[in-house]
Amino acid sequence: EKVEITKEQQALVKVVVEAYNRHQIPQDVAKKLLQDQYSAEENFLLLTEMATSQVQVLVEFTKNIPGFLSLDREDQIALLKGSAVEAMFLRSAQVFSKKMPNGHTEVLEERIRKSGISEEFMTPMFNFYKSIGELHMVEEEQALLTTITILTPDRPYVKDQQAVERLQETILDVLRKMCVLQHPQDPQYFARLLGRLTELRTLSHYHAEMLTSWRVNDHKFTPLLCEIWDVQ
Ligand SMILES: CC(C)c1onc(-c2c(Cl)cccc2Cl)c1COc1ccc2cc(-c3cccc(C(=O)O)c3)sc2c1
Repeated sequence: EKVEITKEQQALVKVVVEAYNRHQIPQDVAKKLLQDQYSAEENFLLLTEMATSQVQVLVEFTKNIPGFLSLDREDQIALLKGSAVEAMFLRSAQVFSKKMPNGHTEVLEERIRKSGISEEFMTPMFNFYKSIGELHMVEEEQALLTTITILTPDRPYVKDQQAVERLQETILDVLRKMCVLQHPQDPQYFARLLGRLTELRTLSHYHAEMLTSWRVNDHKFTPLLCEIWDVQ
């Protein structure tokens, strides 16, 4: 049957993509990645600053997701806490895959590889970055996939899961249609996008262990990261 994106779905995508593009890490913060200190401590501090800035960007972005602010306030917090790491894996993956012009890609990889993260997490992490890069997602797909990740109903402590599910379904439906229209030669493309969400869940579990090993080595996080990751 003919797949068609309705007028209201087009409006929804426009709102989400504009918000996604508007809320980015400020360039002066991102540029810090290029400064020349490369000690493990310096890398950890820089990545902490990037993550903190990214969480602030994420909070602002979620306010523009249609329906998000009508959710129960505590559920809004539960969704943010539950999806922050996954949204940041997606964001940092986009930095790798879009081959940032000013050499951020190599520098970011270098800093992540030398920031006290144990070897066992490097392989799944960089496999994920590679698998995202291979999808060559357009910005609408990136924005909608991040939104779908945020609107995951079964995060811990979410009370009204149905309300979140309804919002997520709306986004899933328009992303599915867009994938069919954008990738007619690859009917599996939408399924492959959703497969990345499963990979994100696994990475999120690895990340909890990364946090523990950093803390054991007495690494300090910012108050915002402590709050969103329930540490310290
Ligand atoms: C606290 C810190 C040590 C940490 O703990 N776990 C992780 C993590 C790591 Cl390692 C990997 C994945 C996810 C997480 Cl959460 C991190 C660092 O997380 C981040 C989070 C977002 C971004 C965005 C960037 C970025 C660069 C250039 C340009 C742009 C841009 O948006 O233009 C963004 S770098 C960056 C680093």
